[in-house]
Amino acid sequence: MTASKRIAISSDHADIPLRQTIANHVASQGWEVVDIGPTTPESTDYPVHGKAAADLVASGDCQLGILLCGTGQGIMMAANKVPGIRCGICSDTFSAAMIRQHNDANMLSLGARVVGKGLALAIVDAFLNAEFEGGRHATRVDMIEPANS
Ligand SMILES: O=C(CO)[C@H](O)[C@H](O)COP(=O)(O)O
Repeated sequence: MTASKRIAISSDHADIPLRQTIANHVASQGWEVVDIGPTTPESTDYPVHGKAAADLVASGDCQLGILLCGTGQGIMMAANKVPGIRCGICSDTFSAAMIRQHNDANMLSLGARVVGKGLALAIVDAFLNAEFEGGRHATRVDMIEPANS
């Protein structure tokens, strides 16, 4: 295990068991998982958890991040407010690979009330196993940052 394989994982209360399943799955693939919770099922606020995980990725402490909330939408919106974060929401494996290959996404968001466990794990695998293609896509990704637009 190397420092280059650290991944932040967070969620709101929508499906903590699914988040823990994903964390275990990712850890079994050699990633050092920084699971920043929450651990109890009380209702909580997705912007807090999205920003906390995004900060770990934006700072370089973690290379990638995975987020979950009920739809995946709100926590993705919160993460994408952090400069340097490119978080995509996926409900299919094709999109999960493409957000890495073309968009150099550094975070994946999942809708815990949208996808089941099997699909969620397949989406995570597609995201983690894909690589950014660079080239014309790098030019476009550079244009996303407000300072470059
Ligand atoms: O999907 C979400 C945000 O995009 C949240 O998980 C959802 O809004 C939480 O709803 P509730 O408080 O009714 O459990």
